Amino acid sequence: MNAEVASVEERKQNLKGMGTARRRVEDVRFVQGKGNYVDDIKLPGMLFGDFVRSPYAHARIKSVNKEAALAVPGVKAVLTADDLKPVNLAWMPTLAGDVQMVLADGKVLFQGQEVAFVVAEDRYAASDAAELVEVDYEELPVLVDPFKAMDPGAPVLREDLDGKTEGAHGPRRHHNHIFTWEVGDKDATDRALSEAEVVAKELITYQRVHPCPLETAGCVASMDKVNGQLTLWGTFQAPHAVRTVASLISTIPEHKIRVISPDIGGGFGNKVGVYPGYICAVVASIVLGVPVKWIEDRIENLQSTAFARDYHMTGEISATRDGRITGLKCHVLADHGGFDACADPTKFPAGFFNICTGSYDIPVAHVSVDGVYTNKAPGGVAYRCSFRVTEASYFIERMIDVLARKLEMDPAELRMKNFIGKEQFPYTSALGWEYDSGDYHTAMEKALETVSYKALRDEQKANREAFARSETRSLMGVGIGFFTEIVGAGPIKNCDILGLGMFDSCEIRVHPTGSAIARLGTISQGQGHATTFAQILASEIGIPADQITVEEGDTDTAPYGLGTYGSRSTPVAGAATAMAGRKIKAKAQMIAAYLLEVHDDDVEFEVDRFVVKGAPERFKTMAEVAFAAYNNVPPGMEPGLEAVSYYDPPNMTYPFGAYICVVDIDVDTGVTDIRRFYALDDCGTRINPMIIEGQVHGGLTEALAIAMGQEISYDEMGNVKGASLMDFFLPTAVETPVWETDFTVTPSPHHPIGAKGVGESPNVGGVSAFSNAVNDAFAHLGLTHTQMPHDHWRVWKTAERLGVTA
Ligand code: PCD
Ligand SMILES: [Cu+]
Repeated sequence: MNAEVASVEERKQNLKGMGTARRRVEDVRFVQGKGNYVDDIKLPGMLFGDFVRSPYAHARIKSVNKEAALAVPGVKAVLTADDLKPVNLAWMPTLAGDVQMVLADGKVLFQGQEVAFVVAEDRYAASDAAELVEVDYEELPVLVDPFKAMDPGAPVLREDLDGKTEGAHGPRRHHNHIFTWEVGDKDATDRALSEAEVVAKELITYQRVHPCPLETAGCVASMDKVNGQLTLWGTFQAPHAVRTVASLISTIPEHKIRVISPDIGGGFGNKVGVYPGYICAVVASIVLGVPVKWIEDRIENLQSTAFARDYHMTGEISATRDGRITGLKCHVLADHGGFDACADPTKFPAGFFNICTGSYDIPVAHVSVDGVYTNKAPGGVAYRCSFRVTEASYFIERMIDVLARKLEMDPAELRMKNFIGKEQFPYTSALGWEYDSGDYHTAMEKALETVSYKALRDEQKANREAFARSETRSLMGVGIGFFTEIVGAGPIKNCDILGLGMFDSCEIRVHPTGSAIARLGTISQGQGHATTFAQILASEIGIPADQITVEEGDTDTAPYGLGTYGSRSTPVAGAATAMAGRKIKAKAQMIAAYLLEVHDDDVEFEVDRFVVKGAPERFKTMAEVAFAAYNNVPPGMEPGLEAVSYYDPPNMTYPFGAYICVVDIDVDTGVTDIRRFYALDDCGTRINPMIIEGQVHGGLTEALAIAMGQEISYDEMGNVKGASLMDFFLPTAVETPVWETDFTVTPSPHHPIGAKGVGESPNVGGVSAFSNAVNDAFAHLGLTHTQMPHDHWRVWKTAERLGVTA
């Protein structure tokens, strides 16, 4: 392109800015096998660690004998809780204000819990030796059912909390009680329910699942004793927070710790938490003076790192006869496992579950959540949805369908009738959130029209009649999931983790030849930040995206940020990127005006240059300005072209969407065929439509997995049933239907570029659409609710219970 003569349109295209389906720059590296994951890091003299894990869900540890393990050739050390006590690291703080054993201290609380850490010259020696560590366990009564956790005679799990009646989130009223969290107006809600014409009630369980990223969790710790410098590479979704926490608990000064997240093979929330493996690798490196690597295997990942969900939600929703919702009540029993290791903003022990009024204008609501301990793995972090938003969305979208059934009303009609109107935004919900923007009716109408909803219902009616006449053994279901998400934590005034305010950051340096580097406090795990953040900047400062490097994940170079989860990168770091870009542009404008010998206000920005107003032939391109920044700036101005922005968002963003799923169920086998899945997303301004589509495909596939098959279940002894990919359902191309995607654009009014997050949305909206479709297939037989996952067996059991199997 000849920049001198190119048209505005050509120059715009050349930038590959916002709105362009720019190809992912990361993929050149990935498709050639040149990614750099933590397990690719190999350092001279590096040792390998492996865990001895508890086979029991609840047991006292009477003794640990390391002798045989230490005799294995190549074994350098075996660490137990007693070795960690002198350095005060036998227990670690969790992100939820609880404490967690790093290595079993006197007892174990879940199957797979870390008991000892064996360090050896290679992985094989370490795992051989791990098998030779002799642990003498005394089994204790196991608590698996959260509904029995607060029984008077329930086993005491956390002896360390003995007599503690105050927890991190208020009073505890039982030895297995963690917290009670309440929001909303209880009296007004009870009144609405008791005075209502119609009330629907249901227990809705969102089963325990696991994000199961392709790459498991791991790290390499390297303590340089001469310089007192600790370097930690790892699968961290929040590297700066890891550095701060590492400094606080190790007492190594923070400037002597460097945390690096290299390429990450999928995070999905699994890599937000802090795991015993990280601490053990650090301690081992300090003790042994050489680098130590720890990488978990698949079974360890599924068994012991952060699970998601495990919410048991009892709901009551009230309405008038003609379908106006008058109130909503929800009680949640939250199973947190042996330690409370959720990662929620400090003031929100149940995350943003109070988004559970969804997309509806519900006048009064009340939510209470009880967190309890059980003999299961800790976590509750996330899985393509942090902060309990997908639980909330699943809850309300199921409740709406349950109510529709009771009212004998079409579920689409009931939704349309109760949506928050476009003119009501910004809208304050009964449970306290201020929704920034939305246009639900338009999105829903577009969705219903695209799938020919009316025709689908007619077809379903005919199918049911044919089924009744025994002409078919298949039942058709149509499921709607209309969701409102809340993403982009944020505001520091509401959200902090361990006291760290949830802002995010971007620092930009423009080089003399007009290319640039941008560094952010977030970290991509596959989302494509290197592609998309460069696009934001290209549009803001007029430098082609191809000439902008985006770097994340190294705490020595990146500005402090809170990391990537909860779809916060676009709402928070994306905003910081635009704001830092605007600082660059403001300085560049002064330089351009100076070069053009006109007043600052007499030039205007046009795609990639500053043009003198009224004299389009007189301009300076951004590249020219960049060069001048290093040799010819206005008198008194500092040279250089750099800027940094720390962005504290004024509010969260509220993406939404309308999803519709059509299924055909063979009642004699339970086999459920996904005939069609349509997903309309509104994430405000779209940065890269192709990346958004990829995000939606990925998220829908995970939603399919959760709704139709995934579960981390336990038997009554607390054994994890099926913690391998033999049993844990990961959909392949075979099970995955064709995804139809669509969009509307309702920008966020407070975000500098109007963008909202999208990464989590397809999970939030998808799960309920699948589940509603399965429930809908049996609705005419009187079914109101059947629990997920809707695997073939469970679906068949439902059909059998309803008396329609052969
Ligand atoms: N409007 C808009 C929005 C967005 N975008 C794009 O898209 C993506 C995404 O974004 P977001 O939404 O903001 O988000 P982030 O923050 O970045 O990320 C996060 C998310 O992301 C998702 N996705 C994904 N992908 C991949 N590949 N991998 C992974 O791992 C993952 N993960 C998941 C999850 S789970 Mo959590 O953690 O649960 O909380 S949360 C999450 C990026 O690239 C961006 O740029 C665009 O374009 N536009
Ligand atoms: Cu979420």
